This record gives sequence, structure tokens and C-alpha cells, in this order.
Amino acid sequence: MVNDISVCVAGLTKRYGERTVLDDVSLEIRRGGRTVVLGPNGAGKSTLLEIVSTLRTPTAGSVVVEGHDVVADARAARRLIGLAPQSNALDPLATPLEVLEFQGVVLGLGKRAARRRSGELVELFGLGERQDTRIAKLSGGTRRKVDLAVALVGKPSLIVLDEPTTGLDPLARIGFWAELKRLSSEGGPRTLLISTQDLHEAEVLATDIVVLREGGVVAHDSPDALKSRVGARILTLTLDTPESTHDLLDAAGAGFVAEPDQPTTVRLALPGDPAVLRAALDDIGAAASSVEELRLTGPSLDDVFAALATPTTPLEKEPA
Ligand SMILES: Nc1ncnc2c1ncn2[C@@H]1O[C@H](COP(=O)(O)OP(=O)(O)OP(=O)(O)O)[C@@H](O)[C@H]1O
Repeated sequence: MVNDISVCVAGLTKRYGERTVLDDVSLEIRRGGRTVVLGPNGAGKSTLLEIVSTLRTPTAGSVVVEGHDVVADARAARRLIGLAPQSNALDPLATPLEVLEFQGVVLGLGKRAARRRSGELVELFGLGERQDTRIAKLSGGTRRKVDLAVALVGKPSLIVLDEPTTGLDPLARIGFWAELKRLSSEGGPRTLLISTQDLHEAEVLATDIVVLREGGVVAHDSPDALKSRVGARILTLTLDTPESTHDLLDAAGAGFVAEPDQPTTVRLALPGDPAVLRAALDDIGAAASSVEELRLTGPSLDDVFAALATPTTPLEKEPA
């Protein structure tokens, strides 16, 4: 339903000179969800997020945020968006508190409300001791916290975060993830659109995942649906020597594949088909004296991403 959609991307194309970075992308971002955009370097993630946030203009196609076209109605769209781009140009001479209060005033909060909201965000990001230190003197991680706090000043309907936790220490990351989850469920529907290279971050945050590759969407689904398309279970087998591993790969009828950089480990995605499991059990039985470890796990986002990394991925086919 149209009302469930926060961001509607239709036929979006972006070219830089001769180079097409986004190629006729159409996409609907669910209101109230946390959509994580994944994709290899240069896939077009930042370009997509910057167009959605009104920072760049499309070459063709349209993006509508909460009913506002990001080109024709950019000011109205911008007011609904809290943005933390990949790198932010914060005034190096200002302090975190000044930056936050200024942003609050720009968003029309009024001075007193801007000060109150800034205080909340300083507390949330543990910036208290640094709130009056000039940005120029802050560490990269602390600056990143200020970027993220700036994005949250106005309690926006759509929060757009480009690789948000790069440079944050593990504790700050965990605290930030918890805050994003709280924000997305609190005070009416709030949509999050996040790009990351970090699959663990995607596991923690995503209700929906978009995978971009070479400027196109190759998958858009819930994490569970994507994982179930990789295979119901992943069987990982570690053998005693690289030679026995080669022997197994040569003889196997079940389609084991070598694990990159691990010469004694092989893995197999097990679909629902019992014939594949039977073949795997035969292979394991034949190599039993060389088997050191056998693990059966559910597929992870790493498996999804690995499957999507090659053009002939099973994920592009409908599930059996
Ligand atoms: N202003 C620009 N002019 C020319 N080319 C650009 C410009 N901005 C980005 N590009 C190119 O567009 C492609 C996509 O870049 P983009 O930053 O959107 O990808 P990304 O998926 O976010 O990559 P990463 O994961 O490395 O951040 C890259 O090849 C990049 O070099």
C-alpha cells in the first residue's frame, strides 16, 4: 500500500560523465522499517543515499520521500530527513554543543528546545566531557558521534546514515545500535535507511535489506527471506590436511565448495532437497577418517553476500 511506503524510488539513473552509477533503479522503502543497503565498493550506495537526501540530483527518474519529490520539493523533503553522510563538514572551530544547538535552530526548534535536545544527544553519545571542545581537536570517532547526533536533532521521519559506525569503538557501536532500534519504534513510524559494509551491523539492525551491485538492485527482502534463499542450512567440514580436502572436493557428489583462504575447510549450502543431504552424508562417510570438525549452522548475511558477489548467483532465481 502507498501509505506504507516512506521512500519511493522510480527509474532512478545517475551518471557521472560517461559512467552510469545507478541504472534505472526502482525501489520502495517501507515506512517504519530499518532498511540496510549493502553492496561492494563503488556499487552506488552513497550515491543512492545522497539523492534520497536531496544532496545530489538524479540524471533520470524520481525519488519521493514522504510524498515530497526530492528535486521539485527538495526543501519540504529535506525537513523530514536526518542525515549523517559518509564524511561530514562540521565547522572545525565550533564545539559539539554549538553544532547541535545550531542544527536545532535551523530546523526551527526554537532556542530553548534546541538546547534541551542537544543536551539529550550529548548524554546519549557520551559527549559530555567533549561538549565544549572544538571539533578540530576531537578524535575521528568522537567527530563521528557528533555527525550522528546532528542527524538525530530534529527527530526526523527518515534517518539516512551512510556507514554510520565506521570509526566508533565497540561500546559506542552497541549503544548507537540500541538507540537506532529505540528511535525506529518510538513516537510514530520512523524510517531508517542505512548503508554499511559491516554485515554484523546489518544483522543487528536490518528489518529489510537491499543489495546493490553495479548500479542495480540484485536483492530486496527481509534478512530471513534472503538467508532462506541461500539454503536452509550451511554444512561446514574441516579436514586434517589440504590433500584430503582436495580429494573430497574431487570426489564429492554433493557440491561442496572450498572455503576461501582456508585450505582444509569446505562448505555446502543444504537446500530442502533430501537428495543433497544424502549425497553430502555419503561424501562425509567416504572421508570420515580425515574429518576433524563438522558444523551445521543457519546461513548468515555473509553467506547471502558471498552468493550475491558473483553474477551467476542462485539468489537471482526464484526459490525452489
Ligand atoms: N562526484 C563524482 N564524480 C564522479 N564519479 C563519482 C562521484 N561520486 C561517486 N563517483 C563514482 O561513482 C561510483 C559509486 O560511488 P558510491 O560512492 O555511490 O559507491 P558506494 O557503493 O557508496 O561505495 P563505497 O562502499 O566505496 O563507499 C564510484 O565508482 C565512484 O567513484
